[in-house]
Amino acid sequence: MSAALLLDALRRHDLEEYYPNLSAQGISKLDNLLQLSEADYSRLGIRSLEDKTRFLALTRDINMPRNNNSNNTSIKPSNQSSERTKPKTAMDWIARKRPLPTNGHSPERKTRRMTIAPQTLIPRTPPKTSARDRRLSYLPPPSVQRDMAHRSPTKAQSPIKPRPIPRPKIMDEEHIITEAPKQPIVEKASTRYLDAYGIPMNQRARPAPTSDSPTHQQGSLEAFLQSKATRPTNQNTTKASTAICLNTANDLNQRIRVCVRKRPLNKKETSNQEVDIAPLRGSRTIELNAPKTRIDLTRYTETHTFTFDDTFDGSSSHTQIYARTAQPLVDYIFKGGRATCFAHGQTGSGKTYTMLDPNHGLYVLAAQDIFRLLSSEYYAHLSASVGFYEIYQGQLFDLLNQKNKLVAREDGNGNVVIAGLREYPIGSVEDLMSVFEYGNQGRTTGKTGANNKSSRSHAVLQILLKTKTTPPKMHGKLSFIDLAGSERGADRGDANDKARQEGAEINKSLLALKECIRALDQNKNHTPFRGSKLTQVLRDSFTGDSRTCMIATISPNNSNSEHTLNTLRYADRVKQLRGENDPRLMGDYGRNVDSKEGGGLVTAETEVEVRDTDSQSVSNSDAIYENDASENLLDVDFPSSEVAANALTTPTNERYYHAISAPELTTDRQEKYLQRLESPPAEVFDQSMDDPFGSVPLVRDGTAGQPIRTNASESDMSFSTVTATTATTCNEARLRKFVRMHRAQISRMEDCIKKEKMILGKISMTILTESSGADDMEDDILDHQQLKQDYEDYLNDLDDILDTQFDLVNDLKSRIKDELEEE
Ligand SMILES: Nc1ncnc2c1ncn2[C@@H]1O[C@H](COP(=O)(O)OP(=O)(O)OP(=O)(O)O)[C@@H](O)[C@H]1O
Repeated sequence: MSAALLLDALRRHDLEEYYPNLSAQGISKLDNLLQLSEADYSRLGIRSLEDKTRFLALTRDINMPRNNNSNNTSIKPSNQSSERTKPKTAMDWIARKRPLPTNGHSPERKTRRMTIAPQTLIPRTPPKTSARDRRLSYLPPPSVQRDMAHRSPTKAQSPIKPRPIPRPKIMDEEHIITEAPKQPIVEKASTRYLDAYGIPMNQRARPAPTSDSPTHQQGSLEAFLQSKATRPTNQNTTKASTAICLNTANDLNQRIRVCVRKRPLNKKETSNQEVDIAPLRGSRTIELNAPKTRIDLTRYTETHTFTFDDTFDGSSSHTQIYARTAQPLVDYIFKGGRATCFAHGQTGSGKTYTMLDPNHGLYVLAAQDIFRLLSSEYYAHLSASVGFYEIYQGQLFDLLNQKNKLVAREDGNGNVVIAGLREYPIGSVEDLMSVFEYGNQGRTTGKTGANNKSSRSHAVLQILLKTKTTPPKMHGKLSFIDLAGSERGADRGDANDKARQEGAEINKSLLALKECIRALDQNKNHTPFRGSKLTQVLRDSFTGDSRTCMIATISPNNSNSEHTLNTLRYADRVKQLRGENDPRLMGDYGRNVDSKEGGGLVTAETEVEVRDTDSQSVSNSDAIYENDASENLLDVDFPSSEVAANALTTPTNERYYHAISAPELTTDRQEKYLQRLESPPAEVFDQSMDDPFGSVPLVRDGTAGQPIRTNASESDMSFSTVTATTATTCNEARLRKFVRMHRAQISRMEDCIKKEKMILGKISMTILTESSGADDMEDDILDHQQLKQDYEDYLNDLDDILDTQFDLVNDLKSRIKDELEEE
């Protein structure tokens, strides 16, 4: 009976979808709801403000004095009304339930809410046990609860004055104050603060919500929170901190989340008296105080500040990190989506520790939640299975089946199928852990300068939810990826050819991954999946209904400062473009699952539709490449390019010092750079600028007059030519579209060359000035130092420009492949 009352009450508040989760947590009575804390809401999967507000309204109703009830004769608790709606059995109930809402507003909701009679007759029994005793059994530690309470405002405005309901403190004001950026900020805080709708603050005037608007409740909550947050609690409270509090309302729902985890200093670093140079500033901002040496050997510190969705330091527990990273993804796959959580960072920074630690890795915590949900009646129709494979040197190996070679294919619906992958059905967390342990033994590792047991492959652990039908149908997929560590030439120590090749492959795939995520985050029309095997197999994790969480792991010690800066910049680039001009923020971005019935997965057709609006892509790309000029990501090795061969062994800045300190190399390198400026390498420029299909000569087939590709070897992301064996039968519209895109590419390439010419002119002027001045010895030394500094700046700028050009070429090549394959 009490369970029925609970269900009835939930239904009246349009919250019946949470019934399974509540019963899975042992909550079967209305009174139990009074004891729910903010953290419990999260555990129960109650994330949207709207639903939290409903829960609060429900608890208020439960608390309402009984005498109110007696005045209300409009409804009885009701055998009639609940009789009418109450299902006879759980299955009956499941069968009748409306499709799971996710983020959006169900149109039914509004209508139903308006016809709901006052819910004042729900019997209320005073709590018999203490709040503490009746908390949910599976709760995050107090620190997480505090953290989550801080991040998730829950108060709602109501004309009815509620009785005080015990609940945790909503905002930790002290915490808010410390979020204020510390002066001086040398670099940028690139991620703009977003409001509760994910829209940049001060960016877009929204019409004031009206009482009948579907967003009314959320809007008024926002206003309420804003007034609360801006109330002068302390004179140091800043606007930025207000923005951060507001932003927390739905930030776990973003399509891409980027978080940073900083590991503690290890024993070796402590004994070498290294210090932590990456302090956190609040819960989202991290500072990097990079030690630098000027040319005159004086030391200084360069401070860089970055803001991400979340930042965690060495004291953060796995559980805390899980709550803000993988947990929302678990909920998401139960709604029929696909999700990916991956760690990226320098070798030895804690990727494996975060993702796949055999005891506390995120996959273990996720599995606990997955099996808890699967044990509820609501999800009784689903089962879980696991697949575990590695991507090593561009090939796939099954870690659960004696490292058999696998092949990635795409089925008719655009889903990636790993042909031959053995999937093990699992029934418990322990099952998963033993399967993982077995597979992990086969993983390719090696020793690097930074890590004795460095992962040399990308490991992908997939947890699949399938229906128990015959044949089973895919319901949701969660992939945990432990990427191989990004590294530079210097990390490889005494690298042999194999290690170099591994490193090149790793860096290549990391670059491709970044490109895909960027494209995904921008809703770009073209996502360069073919950039590497890694992105190919993750293709369906990047399409319409996906959610992705990236955890950038960093080592905080001073000797790793360059690596750390690179990782933070990489992470920043992934997120940076979610800026004010990003058109996706203006619409219903990132809610694709909601818009499809039953959370349907993306189909090949939808992808084609997306691609068809190519003109938008051009303007989005403009935004990317403008920003790329300041990019210094990884020391990416570009195979098959002479320039890249140099880059293979020396990181960006080291390249300069190497050149300076080894006079015999200086001339050589200088010449090479100048040569490249005067006549850019054919494989980079000539092919893409003169002929969109590469340097392969075009011939006519003599019948339709269409160009035919002649044979050439294919290599992903390299600058070799593109394979094509069949005649290209373009229709005119597509051809025009491609030509438009190509023209835009050329214009961006020309911009790059303009920039190159500018910096070349600048350095030439410097040389001229230097040779005409300096009439005494001291001046000579000073000028020489200045020249060195200018030369360094020039090389770094040049490097950045070339990166942009490489990106452009890759993008074009990838589009070409798409075109040819679509033919
Ligand atoms: N947050 C952390 N707290 C405590 N120890 C950590 C943390 N992160 C990493 N470590 C320790 O640092 C060492 C290196 O971590 P790990 O192997 O996870 O690095 P990685 O980034 O996966 O390296 P690679 O890319 O080379 O595989 C391990 O001994 C691990 O236990």
